[in-house]
Amino acid sequence: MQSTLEEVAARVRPLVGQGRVASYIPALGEVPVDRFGMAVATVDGEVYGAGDSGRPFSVQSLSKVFTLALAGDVWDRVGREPSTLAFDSLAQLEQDRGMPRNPFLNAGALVTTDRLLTRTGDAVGALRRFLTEESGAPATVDGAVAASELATGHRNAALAHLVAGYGKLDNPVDDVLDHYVRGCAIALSCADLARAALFLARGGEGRSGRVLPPADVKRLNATMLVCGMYDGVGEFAYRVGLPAKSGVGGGILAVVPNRCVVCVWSPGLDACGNSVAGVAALEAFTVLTGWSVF
Ligand SMILES: NC(=O)CC[C@H](N)C(=O)O
Repeated sequence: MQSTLEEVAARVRPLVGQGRVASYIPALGEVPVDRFGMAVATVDGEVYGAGDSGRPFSVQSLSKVFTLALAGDVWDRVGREPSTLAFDSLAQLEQDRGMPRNPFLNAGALVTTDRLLTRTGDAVGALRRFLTEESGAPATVDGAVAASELATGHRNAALAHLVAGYGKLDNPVDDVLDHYVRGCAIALSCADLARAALFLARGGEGRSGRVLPPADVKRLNATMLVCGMYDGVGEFAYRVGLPAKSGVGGGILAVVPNRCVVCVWSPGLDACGNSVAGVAALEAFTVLTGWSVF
């Protein structure tokens, strides 16, 4: 596995630095575009890494996977169909009459964050506790990234108000936004994230016990497969063939059921907000190993 990761890193090196960092969140715009890290956590507990696999980065939308896992039943308020417009599209939400199309769009994650807030009283606290326990590393919120997004996140505020206008939030809009943004601003490394997501490859069994029943893990992985890469999901399924979730910090989490979780990070993004080198690395990984869900 270690030599496979080294080979993947060598193959994608020419792509590292391509794409654009997510400068719409000013603090993320300062991250050097030429970083690349990759880690694999296997179901039997081994962790392999290449490049910057131990360097924390902003998890951003990778948090949406964990929020969904912890929020309980959300399907009365959010769909599970792929989107055709951008992850922060107001038009998509309006077209869907306030029922976000899936839990990985920003609007959908505001709904799942609201549920988690109702369920626990502290959504970001629940996320941090879970991530810390499962990864073994302290999951802390990067205050500068959170403040930067809160100060400039007018689209998310608009989405939250629109969802609330459709009667689909139980908590005050500002509380939901605050928990959502701080959850996105958690910083962890590829190795930490691959460990924390292992329950997705192990039928719901986490490091400190059962996280979800196997049937719910099947559903979560299926939702990632069709919605996790936003409007780039078809191209990603074709090239990689794994359930995955991307974030604008440049991270991608991918699940190989019953084998491993792969986390890759490189901050240069394509037009859909997915890491250019990250997608290429996962493609190379599945080609070299022959692993996919197909
Ligand atoms: N795709 C993403 O990672 C988006 C997350 C980011 N915090 C936002 O709301 O815009």
